[in-house]
Amino acid sequence: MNAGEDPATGKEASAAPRAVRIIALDGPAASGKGTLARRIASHYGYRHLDTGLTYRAAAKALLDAGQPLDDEALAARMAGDVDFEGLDRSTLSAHAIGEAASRIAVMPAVRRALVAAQRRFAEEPPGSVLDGRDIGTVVCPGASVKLFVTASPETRAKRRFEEIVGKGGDARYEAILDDLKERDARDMGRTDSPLRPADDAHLLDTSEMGIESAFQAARDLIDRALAAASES
Ligand SMILES: Nc1ncnc2c1ncn2[C@@H]1O[C@H](COP(=O)(O)OP(=O)(O)OP(=O)(O)O)[C@@H](O)[C@H]1O
Ligand SMILES: Nc1ccn([C@@H]2O[C@H](COP(=O)(O)O)[C@@H](O)[C@H]2O)c(=O)n1
Repeated sequence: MNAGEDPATGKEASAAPRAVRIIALDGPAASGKGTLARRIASHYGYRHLDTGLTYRAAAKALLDAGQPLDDEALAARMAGDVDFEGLDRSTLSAHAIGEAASRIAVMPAVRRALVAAQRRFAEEPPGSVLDGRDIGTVVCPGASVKLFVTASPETRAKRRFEEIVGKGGDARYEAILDDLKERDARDMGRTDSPLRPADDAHLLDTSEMGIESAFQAARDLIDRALAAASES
C-alpha cells in the first residue's frame, strides 16, 4: 500500500481535518512505543490505538478457528471483523499470537482491511495517538507529529525478558533476542508497508533512557512540533 492511499478506493486519502491532532509512533518490537503511546495519550487527553493489537486480534481469530495462516482472503475477512472496541492486551499478548500476527501482516488484503479502520479511529476529534509500524508512513502520513522509537536489539530483548519474568513467565534471553531479530527482519523486509521511519519522523533512541526520561523526551518533541504547527 502506498503512503496516503485510501485502502477502500486506492486513491489518495484526504488529510485529517486540521483540528484533529494525530500523534504517530512507530518502531520495532519491544522498543517501548506502546508504553510511550499510552503515557502520551493520557497526558494530552487523546484516544489511543495500539495497531499491533489489531493484527494480533485477526491472527488470534485464525488460530482459534484452527485455520491456516497463509490464506490471504480468509485472513482479510478475519481482519475486517476485528472489533476495535474489544481489543484486550492481556488476551492478545501471547508469543504465538505475535508471531502469527507478523506472518499475516505481510498480506496486502489484511493490511487494507485494518488500515481503513485504523484511519477512521485516528481521525475522530479531538486527537489520537496510534502506535505501530506504518503509522507515519502509510496510515496517517499527515500526522501532526511522528516519532520513530528505537532501542538496540539487546536492550529490547532485556526489557521483554524482564517483562515476561516479572509476570511469572518462563523466558530465555537468547531466544527472545533471536525472535526479535527475526521479527524485525520480517517487518522491515516486507513489500507492503515495511517498518521504516517516515522522512519527517523524529528519531527517539531509548536504549539509554528509562521510561520516565523517554516520556519527557517524547513530550518535548511533541510540544515543540505542535507549537510550530499552530504558529504556521
Ligand atoms: N525506556 C524504557 N526503559 C525500560 N523499560 C522500558 C522502556 N520502555 C518500555 N519499557 C518496557 O519494555 C517492555 C516493552 O515495551 P512496550 O510493550 O511498550 O514495547 P512496544 O514497542 O510497544 O512492543 P510491541 O511492538 O512488541 O508491542 C515493557 O515491559 C515496558 O515496560
Ligand atoms: N501497524 C502495524 C502494527 C503491527 N504490525 C504487525 O503486527 C505484529 C505484532 O505487533 P506488536 O506491535 O503487537 O508486536 C508486528 O510484528 C507486525 O508484523 C504491523 O505490520 N503494522
